[in-house]
Amino acid sequence: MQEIPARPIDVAVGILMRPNGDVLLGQRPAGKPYAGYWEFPGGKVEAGEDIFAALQREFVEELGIEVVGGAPWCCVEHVYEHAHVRLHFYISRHWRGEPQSLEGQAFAWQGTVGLTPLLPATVPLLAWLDQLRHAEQESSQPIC
Ligand SMILES: Nc1nc2c([nH]c(=O)n2[C@H]2C[C@H](O)[C@@H](COP(=O)(O)OP(=O)(O)OP(=O)(O)O)O2)c(=O)[nH]1
Repeated sequence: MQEIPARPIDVAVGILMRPNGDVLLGQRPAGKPYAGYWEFPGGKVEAGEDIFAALQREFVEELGIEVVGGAPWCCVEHVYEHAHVRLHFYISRHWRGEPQSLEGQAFAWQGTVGLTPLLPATVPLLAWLDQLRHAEQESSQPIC
């Protein structure tokens, strides 16, 4: 049996949000654990790398876009059979360029997210995103 390290691996994850509240999801490509599952784009933070810098690097590598700004939103830890991860989710409303499928992955803009299957650690985020959208509609301005 594979041994899972106690110390988590940091992962930078970006939720790109359009003015209408739609968010961008990608489908994990073949060859990765949980291939075919939907996720928010991102990837592992490299040694010595700042989390937001890792997020910017991953978006250039995976989707060819430059994330200009983002706000840290929430942090979730999850132990998979393949890894113990600590996911740092950012919400970004400012980027340059149009997403392209540079790693052959499918991607989709979604309002209320209806894609399945979704990576298990990401599932709770959907309800939190709906709450955020609702609170923003009430106040008529972005909360983060
Ligand atoms: N990007 C992303 N990763 C997530 C999400 N939810 C979730 O549990 N993860 C997990 C899956 C993986 O174990 C880990 C991300 O690692 P990864 O293998 O995709 O990262 P990477 O792109 O740096 O991959 P590689 O270079 O090592 O192939 O985080 C999510 O919403 N987005």
